[in-house]
Amino acid sequence: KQQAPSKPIMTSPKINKLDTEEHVADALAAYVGDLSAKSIANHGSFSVVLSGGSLIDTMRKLVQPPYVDKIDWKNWLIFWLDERVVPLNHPDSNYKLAYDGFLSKVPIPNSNIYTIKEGLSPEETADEYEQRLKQLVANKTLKTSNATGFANFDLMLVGMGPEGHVASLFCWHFQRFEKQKWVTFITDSPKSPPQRITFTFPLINSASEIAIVVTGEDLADAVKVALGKHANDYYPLPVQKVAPEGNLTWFLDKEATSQLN
Ligand SMILES: O=C(O)[C@H](O)[C@@H](O)[C@H](O)[C@H](O)COP(=O)(O)O
Repeated sequence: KQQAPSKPIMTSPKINKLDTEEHVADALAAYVGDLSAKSIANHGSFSVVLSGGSLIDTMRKLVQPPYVDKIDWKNWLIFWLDERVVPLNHPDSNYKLAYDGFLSKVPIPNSNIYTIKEGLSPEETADEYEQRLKQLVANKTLKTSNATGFANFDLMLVGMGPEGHVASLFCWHFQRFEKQKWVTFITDSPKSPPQRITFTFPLINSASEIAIVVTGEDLADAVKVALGKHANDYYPLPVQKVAPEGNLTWFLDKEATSQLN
């Protein structure tokens, strides 16, 4: 008798409900520090994908003792889940936000920081970033997902907007349905500024670890839709499409879970 093909094993997300934003920052630093040590022991590097927004501030404990002194920063590789198509020194740049709050405070080599190329159109910026990721996979700087053939990042740190967007993948925008491209672009982002590039869901979901970091009351409605008892997949919020082949961990504070029963 023929056997049914085995289904991929989807591990259910780990949901950390913490009291305050300060507790989220502590738990996030412990989680990232632990993953950094494991990844570097396992394959010599730690590829980390950053979001913009409040995430960088919530990462603040990593640049303080004990983490700042313990982490093997020289083996970190930094990428962006989404980036605004503006010069790197522009106030809207996610690179500038990360540099000011995080990267300028730790000794990650400049050559390990993969910023967008300046001066291109949004489409060209996305294509150029995708090509660079493919080269890094080809020269084995980045791993490949055996399941999908997309790059397999060690960790993606994901923030969420009040209507459930992640990266620059928004509810009523087609980019969220992209299947082939690794990186795509948007020129009418509902969150300012309008021109951005963004990782696509197939690339996001090829990661080993994803942390969704959500704090504050304005995100409580989206958390209720994503994690509450009425959550369904009929027209899922972008955040509900985050389903990595590796592990998914939510970090939430009390305000963000205030609408959950
Ligand atoms: O470039 C961006 O705007 C971000 O990458 C975006 O996806 C962000 O992570 C969310 O909008 C959450 O932002 P907050 O954490 O500030 O709510």
